[in-house]
Amino acid sequence: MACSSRSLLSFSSVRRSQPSIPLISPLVAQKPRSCTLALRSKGVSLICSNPKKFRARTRSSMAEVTADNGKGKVKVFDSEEEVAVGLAKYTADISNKITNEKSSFTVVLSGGSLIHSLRKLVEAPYIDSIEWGKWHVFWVDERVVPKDHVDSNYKLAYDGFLSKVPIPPGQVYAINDALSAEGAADDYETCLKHLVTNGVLHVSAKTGFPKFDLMLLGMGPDGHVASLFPGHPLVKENKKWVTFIKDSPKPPPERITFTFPVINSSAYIAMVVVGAGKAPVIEATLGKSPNSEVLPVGMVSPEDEMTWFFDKQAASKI
Ligand SMILES: O=C1O[C@H](COP(=O)(O)O)[C@@H](O)[C@H](O)[C@H]1O
Repeated sequence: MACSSRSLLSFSSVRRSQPSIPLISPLVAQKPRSCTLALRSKGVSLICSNPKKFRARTRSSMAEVTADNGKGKVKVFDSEEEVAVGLAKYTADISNKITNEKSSFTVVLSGGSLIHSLRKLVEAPYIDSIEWGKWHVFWVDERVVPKDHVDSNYKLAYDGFLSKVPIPPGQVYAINDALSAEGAADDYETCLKHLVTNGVLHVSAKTGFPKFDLMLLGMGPDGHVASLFPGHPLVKENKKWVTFIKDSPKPPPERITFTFPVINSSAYIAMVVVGAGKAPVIEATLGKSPNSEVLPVGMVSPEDEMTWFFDKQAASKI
């Protein structure tokens, strides 16, 4: 296979036996706080049905509110810790839904802070509720550096997530780090095409681009997603599946990235944004008067469902 799915040689040492699926999904088992939220920009505020009573009964439960603002579901949590729990529940729930229907579950990761926010997924009860054997893992973007380099998105994900779960090594698709940026992008696209041919990956009937089941993405403080940066011509790429950049404004400069047609052909996307430093971009994207310049994060629009995960700080201006 053209892409380098051979990279997890040491992975077998951490493989676990296949966990059973619980009768009740973690999402169903968790008692939700009965709240409705409409974003302030829509002129409606947070309403909770007897939140004091609820808090007294479930002291460890999350203070989570969910709304739909026309650009997807917006989940706001009290803290980053609670974002991580919410993200684990969401991911486990979608994994269970898809693996009940299909033999493969195609998941795309970003680098950056997203990986830290995935930490609860490798803990009970979530880790034991997931059919890891059906997971196929990809990267929405990768830095053109060796896989053991501190800047590698693969290394970040391996150390923080992949080394802790029993995904078969041949189903983890890292880039070929022996190639140039151009070569690695072409190689990764060829890899995706092979996976379409052998039925692991499906193509969107609407767009003809690959349709991944789930993308777990983060956003930079400038509004970039993947390695698609504000004002960069790559944002408009509409033919390639995977492309490369040699002048990334954020180091390292050489990277490969999925293009917007691929990102937006996904079934589900979770956009995970935490911290006050990202609040202005969230305001510019989801607030009352969105910026006239649409930032890359504002161009994300999957085929089936978009869900935003914020802590209070990131959502403080909407
Ligand atoms: O360089 C990158 O940055 C973004 C955002 O990272 P964050 O640490 O601000 O969350 C990340 O999504 C992307 O994958 C990565 O290559």
